[in-house]
Amino acid sequence: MAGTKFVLEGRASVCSFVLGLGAVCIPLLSAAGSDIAWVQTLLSGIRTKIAIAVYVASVNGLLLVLYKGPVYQVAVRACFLGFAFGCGLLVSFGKTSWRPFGWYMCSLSFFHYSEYLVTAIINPRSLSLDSFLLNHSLEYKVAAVSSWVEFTVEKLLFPELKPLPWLSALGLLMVLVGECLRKSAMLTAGSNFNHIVQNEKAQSHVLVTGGVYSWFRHPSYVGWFYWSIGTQVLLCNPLCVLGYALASWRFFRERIEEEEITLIHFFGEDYLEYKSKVPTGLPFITGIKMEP
Ligand SMILES: C[S@@+](CC[C@H](N)C(=O)[O-])C[C@H]1O[C@@H](n2cnc3c(N)ncnc32)[C@H](O)[C@@H]1O
Repeated sequence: MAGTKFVLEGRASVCSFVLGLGAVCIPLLSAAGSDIAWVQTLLSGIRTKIAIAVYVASVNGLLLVLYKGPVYQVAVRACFLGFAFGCGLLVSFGKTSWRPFGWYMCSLSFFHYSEYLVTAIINPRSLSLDSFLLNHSLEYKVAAVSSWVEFTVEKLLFPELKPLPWLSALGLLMVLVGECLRKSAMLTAGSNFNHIVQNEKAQSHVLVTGGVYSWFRHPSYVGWFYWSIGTQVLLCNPLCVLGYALASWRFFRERIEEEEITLIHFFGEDYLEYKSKVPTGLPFITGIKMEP
């Protein structure tokens, strides 16, 4: 059953992501042979825009024919994320001052798609539309929109400060390191990893202490923490760097405490011993305090 789920939904997501990403080929083809600043040409060319709209509509039609019901719901989300990743690539390699925003689009769309894909690989039983983490929380959506507004407003008011290539490069590095750490944690924990903190111990649930879990007790949260701040460093958004750092620090402090109560309940002395040897990995977060 679990394997079937991966074959159907995981495979559908890969095909759909690639189909969405395929939209990138249209402006690339129409720009071939042109000697003008190519990305400006591609993004402003009306024929290219019409071609992209026709492509997106045709792909959606194809997905409707290929997939039904819940699998179509997966496909359409993966296709949208592939499309967003492709648009991000075009903007990133363009010669406009929006380049950092292109890298940001790639980071965000890749993060959400890969959350689904890796869950399909490691824990297909828990796979659902929520595995894309697209409807994470209202706060998450507000944070995303705030960062787009800050980037645009500051770009209009202080164009000389955006982009700062060295700062954007540092942000991109944080995003890449954070993403790798998070996905390494998911792959290391395997079926023990669940986007929803489990309150009841499954029979198959074992304590993971190896790999990245021997560096930090909460490596996927460490990765997500630095990834989220990295997206704002990349955009050179000073207000959102501070806001994201504070909000995600508070979020993970509470989440770690709640999670460790359940882990102590599940694994008792084994978890306490692990906790005494390995740090959480997040600055100034020590985890649940034990009564002496
Ligand atoms: C979203 S995952 C986060 C895992 C971990 N906190 C991290 O940051 O990598 C939450 C699930 O992982 C499980 N979990 C957390 N640490 C674990 C460990 N060391 N071994 C096994 N399961 C763990 C929890 O029971 C929970 O259901």
